[in-house]
Amino acid sequence: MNFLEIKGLRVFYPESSYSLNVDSLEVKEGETILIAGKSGSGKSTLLNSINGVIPHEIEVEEEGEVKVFGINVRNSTIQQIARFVGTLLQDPDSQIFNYYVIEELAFGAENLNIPREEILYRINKVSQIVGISHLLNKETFRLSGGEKQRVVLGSILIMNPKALILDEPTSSIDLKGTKEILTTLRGLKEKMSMIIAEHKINKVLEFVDRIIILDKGKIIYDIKRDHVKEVDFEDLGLEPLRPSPLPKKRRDGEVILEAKVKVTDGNRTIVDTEIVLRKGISALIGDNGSGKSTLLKALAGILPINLKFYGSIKVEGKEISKLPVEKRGEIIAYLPQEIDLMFTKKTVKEEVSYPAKVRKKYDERVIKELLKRFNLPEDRDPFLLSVGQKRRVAISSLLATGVKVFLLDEPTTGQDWYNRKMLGEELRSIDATFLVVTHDPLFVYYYADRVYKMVNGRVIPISPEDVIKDW
Ligand SMILES: Nc1ncnc2c1ncn2[C@@H]1O[C@H](COP(=O)(O)OP(=O)(O)OP(=O)(O)O)[C@@H](O)[C@H]1O
Ligand SMILES: Nc1ncnc2c1ncn2[C@@H]1O[C@H](COP(=O)(O)OP(=O)(O)OP(=O)(O)O)[C@@H](O)[C@H]1O
Repeated sequence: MNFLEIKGLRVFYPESSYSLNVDSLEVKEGETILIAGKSGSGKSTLLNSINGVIPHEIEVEEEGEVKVFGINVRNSTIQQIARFVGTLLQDPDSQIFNYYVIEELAFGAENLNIPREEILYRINKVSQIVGISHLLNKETFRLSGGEKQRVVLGSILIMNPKALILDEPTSSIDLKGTKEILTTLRGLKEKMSMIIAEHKINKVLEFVDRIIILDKGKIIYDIKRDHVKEVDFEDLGLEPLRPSPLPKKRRDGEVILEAKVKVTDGNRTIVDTEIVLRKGISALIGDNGSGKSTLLKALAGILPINLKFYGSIKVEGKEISKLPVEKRGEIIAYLPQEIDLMFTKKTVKEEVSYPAKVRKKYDERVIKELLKRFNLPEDRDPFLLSVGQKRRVAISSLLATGVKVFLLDEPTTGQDWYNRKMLGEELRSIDATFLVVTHDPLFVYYYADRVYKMVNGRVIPISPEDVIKDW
């Protein structure tokens, strides 16, 4: 039996000119497929049409037929489909419902009426597979982004699905974790069918059977892995299979920020480090949970209330750590990982303009330029964009403020290579200081002037060339 059969599928979103058009697509049981395509090309729309989120949860107009293991998706419920097909979404927060990690893992299995002993056995096994055995008794809302993604993958595997749909499964996972998760998926390949949307093409290529490339809602390539050389990925705006050897010249700007930061939750010290930022782009890499986001939040002055800050933060020699948040916001701007939380406006243009207006820095020309550079539809509702587009809205709104220091928490997540290059070029052209948290070695190699690695809450300098070594 085929895992997937699609015939004449058309999906239209209301108030959007976008449509997904798939005349025919079959995936055999046991096959592993990579879906690639630029941001906004329709990867998530296609995956959601397979797991039933479309048409059951997202309002669309739809034609054609999607069958999963012979079952018509339109005539089933999401729960019926989820018994066979587990889905990992891009945003792990939307898939976590329980207070403790162990409850989250047990949750799905309990709904399937699996006996308690079997559940405990599976929790043990799955947590080893996804590397979360040490987190079982932790509160889910205190996990780092990458830890959450692993927990969600664990909560899916525990239900023993016949197929997996993975929408950028490693987008917020550290380099070591990405390797581990991909090795895990490679190991699962023998047991189940898989469809993976991923921007890190060369890492996934090692174990997929087929590659499908989407462009503007249509399948433009559907090829076996052996034929991959026929595709010029970079030409399509996608990550090249090999980085070219010539990155930009690294610049040595003047010192702008000097800080000593210690953050504790009362029991544990999460960050304890000194950091110096020079003008230009500093990248901050490091394992999930090592303290990168916490450092950024401490510098921006927006730590959660249970965390305490000790230390000093000087920008151009002036202490800013005691300034009220609005005053600090005139000097430092912060892009959080959870970008949806920031959106308050009805159109992309209003959203991008808003932080600049608040700071009385609004300049129509700058806004127009940013919208153009980042490929953003100015009249659309920001909530209804693809994940990559949303992130670019948030980045543009921050850049429009023209402050001195920008702290960007994973701005490259969910972006295709074309847009990551755009971001790198844009940041390089701005005369400001950037600290960019990222799990993206290619971005670091091409665009960072300096690289820091967070190791157990302490920042250490490393060379950009080292980051790419085993990419
Ligand atoms: N709920 C929605 N309402 C209206 N338009 C939408 C909605 N969701 C997505 N779109 C639009 O449909 C197109 C395809 O989006 P989709 O999320 O499928 O792209 P994607 O390839 O997964 O992108 P990314 O790599 O950025 O996640 C985009 O133009 C997007 O703006
Ligand atoms: N409010 C909080 N209370 C207690 N512990 C927290 C809190 N926020 C984060 N932590 C813990 O602090 C550590 C550092 O988290 P942080 O989010 O800074 O990591 P990170 O390096 O940004 O990770 P990732 O790459 O996964 O985003 C983690 O172990 C996390 O579980």
